[in-house]
Amino acid sequence: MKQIHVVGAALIENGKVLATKRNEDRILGSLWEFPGGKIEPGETPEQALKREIEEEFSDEITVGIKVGETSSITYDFGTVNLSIYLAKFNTHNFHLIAHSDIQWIQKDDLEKMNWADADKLAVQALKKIDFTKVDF
Ligand SMILES: Nc1nc2c([nH]c(=O)n2[C@H]2C[C@H](O)[C@@H](COP(=O)(O)OP(=O)(O)OP(=O)(O)O)O2)c(=O)[nH]1
Repeated sequence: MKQIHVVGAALIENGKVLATKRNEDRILGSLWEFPGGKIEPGETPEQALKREIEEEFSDEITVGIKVGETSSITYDFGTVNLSIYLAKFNTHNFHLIAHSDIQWIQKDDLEKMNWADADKLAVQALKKIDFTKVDF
């Protein structure tokens, strides 16, 4: 099975985390995710995440620690290996091109979103983090 290595950003701000809804016409369309994308050859996860957020929002971020373990989910198009990192925005342009909706959510509302399967492990790990104390 084709291995797809993906990074996502759990962007923290004002005690909330950003959830983004994938555009309808994309693979796994309409599901909620952490923004990011595939790691290109030669990139570190951090470089990939910064590039993807620049592409998807025209925004610059700082990347922190990894949240929980990498999760692997197999679909007919390949196995998605997803790693989520804490992050924060340095700019706030939010020029959305890949998402139909974004929402800042409190920890208690994390499980209310219709997450892509691979994201559920990170969602559980995020529940153990105090967003108001995240600092990097
Ligand atoms: N970005 C992102 N992708 C996720 C998450 N969870 C999850 O299963 N995926 C899947 C969807 C896609 O199959 C793959 C990432 O592809 P993508 O379409 O977001 O990445 P990309 O911009 O690099 O891809 P492309 O359109 O250039 O081909 O991982 C998530 O939280 N964030």
